Amino acid sequence: MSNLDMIPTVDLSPFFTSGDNEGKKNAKNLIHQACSTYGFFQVVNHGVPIELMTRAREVSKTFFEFPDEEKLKSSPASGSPLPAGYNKQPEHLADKNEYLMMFPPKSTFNVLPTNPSEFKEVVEDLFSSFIKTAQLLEAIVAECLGLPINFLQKFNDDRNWDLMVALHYFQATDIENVGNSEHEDGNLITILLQDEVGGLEVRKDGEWIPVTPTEGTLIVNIGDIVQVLSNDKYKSATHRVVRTKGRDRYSYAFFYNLQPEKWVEPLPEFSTSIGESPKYKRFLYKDYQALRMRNKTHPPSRSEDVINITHYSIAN
Ligand SMILES: O=C(O)CCC(=O)C(=O)O
Ligand SMILES: [Fe+2]
Repeated sequence: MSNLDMIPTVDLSPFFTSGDNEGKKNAKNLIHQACSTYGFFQVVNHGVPIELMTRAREVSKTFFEFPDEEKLKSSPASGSPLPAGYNKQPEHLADKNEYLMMFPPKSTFNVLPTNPSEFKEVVEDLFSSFIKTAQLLEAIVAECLGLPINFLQKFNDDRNWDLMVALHYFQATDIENVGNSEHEDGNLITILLQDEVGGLEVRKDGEWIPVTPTEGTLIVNIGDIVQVLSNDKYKSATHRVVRTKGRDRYSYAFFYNLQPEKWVEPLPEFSTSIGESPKYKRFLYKDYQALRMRNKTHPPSRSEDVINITHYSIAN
């Protein structure tokens, strides 16, 4: 099997009809396998209309091609818990991208561009559509873990903290090509929509595997919360984006997220109840978010000092 074949593509259509238990079983087997090994898979027939995906890519490209003066009209408002609106990565970071962050459609923190005029409607539709796909994935992941189908839905029951980011990666130069440095996502489940340029890579067994773009496909990765709840049964995917010479890249990342006041710890089902030690200390999600934010605002000089979920690891 070549590396390119290693990231499974899962057909979610069986979950949109009653019956087809065989199809559901096959899909769950693939997802279980992917989540147990490296936390990454792709999905087709995921419920997000292909036409909406295409329009979303178009409006994002149009927006990011505007001069800074226009983009800065969507600068974040003060008082927002996260900088919803237009941002460019600070110079001190190796990551070379600009992005537009948004909370769910009705959030008063959102600062969405009025130009192009269809931007708001398209991204709000995309956001709502991603939520539905994430809810389906959450139920599938719960079942794959052997939990009640609505377990994660109950745990993660506040939809005010989901985030979507439209990203624009600049072209690589002769000397630098970092788009998004190696990381894991801190949330539960991430859904990615990438364009045809490529550059997204996932790490498996110390090797970087490119996630080759395929029209109509969405990429799913497991985040730190699921890794902790499952006591490492499911892996939070390590991934990065490498920029391409001569090509700008556009993507959307949707973070299905937990509310900040929630406590997170390994579930007894995966630890004490089965005679295994919990691999993580209990933590408040907002504390972890603050530490991750500090990595960005005050990046440590050594990459090994960046705080990630191992900060809460219990040494055995
Ligand atoms: O742009 C992408 O494809 C990935 C973005 C990503 O990993 C992130 O924003 O956490
Ligand atoms: Fe990520």
